[in-house]
Amino acid sequence: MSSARPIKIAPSILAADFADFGREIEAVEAQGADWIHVDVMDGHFVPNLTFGPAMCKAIRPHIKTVMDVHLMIAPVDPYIDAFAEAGADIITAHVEAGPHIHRTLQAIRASGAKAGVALNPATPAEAVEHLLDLADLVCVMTVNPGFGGQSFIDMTGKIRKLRSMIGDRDISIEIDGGVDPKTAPLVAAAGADVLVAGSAVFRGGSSAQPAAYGTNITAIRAAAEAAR
Ligand SMILES: O=C(CO)[C@@H](O)[C@H](O)COP(=O)(O)O
Repeated sequence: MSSARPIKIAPSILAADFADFGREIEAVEAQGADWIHVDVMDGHFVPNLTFGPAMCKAIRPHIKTVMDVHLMIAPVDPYIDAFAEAGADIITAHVEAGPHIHRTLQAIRASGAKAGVALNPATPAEAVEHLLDLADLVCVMTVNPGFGGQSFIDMTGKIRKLRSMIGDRDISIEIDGGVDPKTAPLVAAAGADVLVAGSAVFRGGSSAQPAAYGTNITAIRAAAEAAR
């Protein structure tokens, strides 16, 4: 059975114009984005490099919704306070990023941010079973993290298992990777409520001509809601 939590669309700015983040964020929020997803990559935990806390601090004044920071880095703990001070509302760390994920989630909550825990496609749902009292969000990767524009990997069995494990707890299930109007119904029907989408939101538009962002967000949201 799927969740009744409202569907939220979280555009990943990895697919936005890197020379124009402020206006891109304002445009995509004006077109219906619920959260702004920021992919932090370290060239070690994942084979790509992106943003740090200074970039998060620079874009924070442009975000009126929620800054959802996804840390694809190892180690994580030394950087939590810097991302919280940069204005992250949610900080998500990977369960695979180190041996002390309980400590990491406690440190995220102590920083004042909400705590998320992410699972790579190869990691089973059971890896977060004993973390649920420390988490506000579970992020199910539907690509191997590191790059935008990859093909969706079907994780619907894992999403169903997580939704059942979560039960009545106030925890979002976020899906990240290859989300578009074709894949959104699969994950929404399985129990996801937050859909990260990069390419499928930013394609066809720009901050100067943002109507396509609205069309894209509406198409993903409508497909997800219809599947519940
Ligand atoms: O974290 C990641 C990739 O590691 C994602 O957030 C992608 O940025 C999503 O991009 P699309 O698959 O939607 O293009």
